[in-house]
Amino acid sequence: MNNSAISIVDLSPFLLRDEDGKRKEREVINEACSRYGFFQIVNHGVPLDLMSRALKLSKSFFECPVEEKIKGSPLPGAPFPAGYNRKPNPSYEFSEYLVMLQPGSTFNVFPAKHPQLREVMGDLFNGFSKTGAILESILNESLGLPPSTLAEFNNDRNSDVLTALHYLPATETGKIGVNSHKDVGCITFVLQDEVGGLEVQNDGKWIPVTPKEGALVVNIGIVLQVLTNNKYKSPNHRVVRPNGRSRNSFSFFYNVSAGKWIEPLPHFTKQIAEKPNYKGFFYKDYLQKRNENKLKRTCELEEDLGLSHFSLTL
Ligand SMILES: O=C(O)CCC(=O)C(=O)O
Ligand SMILES: [Fe+2]
Repeated sequence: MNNSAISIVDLSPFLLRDEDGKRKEREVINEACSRYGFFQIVNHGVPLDLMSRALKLSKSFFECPVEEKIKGSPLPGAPFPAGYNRKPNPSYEFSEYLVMLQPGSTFNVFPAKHPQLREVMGDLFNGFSKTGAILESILNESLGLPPSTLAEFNNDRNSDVLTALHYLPATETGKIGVNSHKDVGCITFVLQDEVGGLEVQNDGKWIPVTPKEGALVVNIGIVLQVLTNNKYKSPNHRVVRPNGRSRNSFSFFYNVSAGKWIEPLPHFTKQIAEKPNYKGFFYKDYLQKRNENKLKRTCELEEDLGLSHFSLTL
């Protein structure tokens, strides 16, 4: 039973070409994206045994002593911190994570003592990437866009990122794993273990995204919010560290390339006589603004990290 406000969507009608089923699930997706920007998917095509192997392996990696883990730190001079990273502990938020770029990228760093991680994370990356393309085409339809609009807009997969995350149990001084934020890119997938702690903000309240075995969480990124002129929401979400247990998850960012120009599509502005809510911007300029604000942040805040800079309506 799903007793959370966050919908569960069955993707099997899209994989089996069941037209009635597709229509029904598309409506649920449309409502979930317009209202929450979050939903969960089942029968998504990513093999369940791969998902559980990946969670088990990352758990055993993060259980290693820190001296072992830092051997997988990012390569000096790498343009992106692929490899093992940790936030300062204690700080207002704490997690440790292992970042992976496209399988085959020379910047990827994997811990020598966990050689299977390269293969398993590579398979997971490819599985998420396939599901990303399927979901993007479903969203294209549920938004009523001309066929392949989103796929043609977002046609470079080199900026996609997979992250394995580990959160330590809450302490008296810290309970936040990842502070409130909106995700970059188009779509994020989260594979979470059974522990819980992921929350999405809606109407000022924090709603738990209850773990469901075999499901993936889908989260709309800021790029889709801007392209759709706010029709689809990119919500604030956070991870609250659990009491007495650690938590493991994976995030996959179905991203766009840094050089992309992002602005509300005419379908959601001119064609329906609506004013744009954002001025256009290069994606890399948004990322830079977001990083600057992130570095300045020293406490738990719920404000936006970068998008407000390009808003025309705030
Ligand atoms: O660990 C999670 O459940 C989600 C983490 C997250 O929000 C992110 O990586 O952007
Ligand atoms: Fe996130």
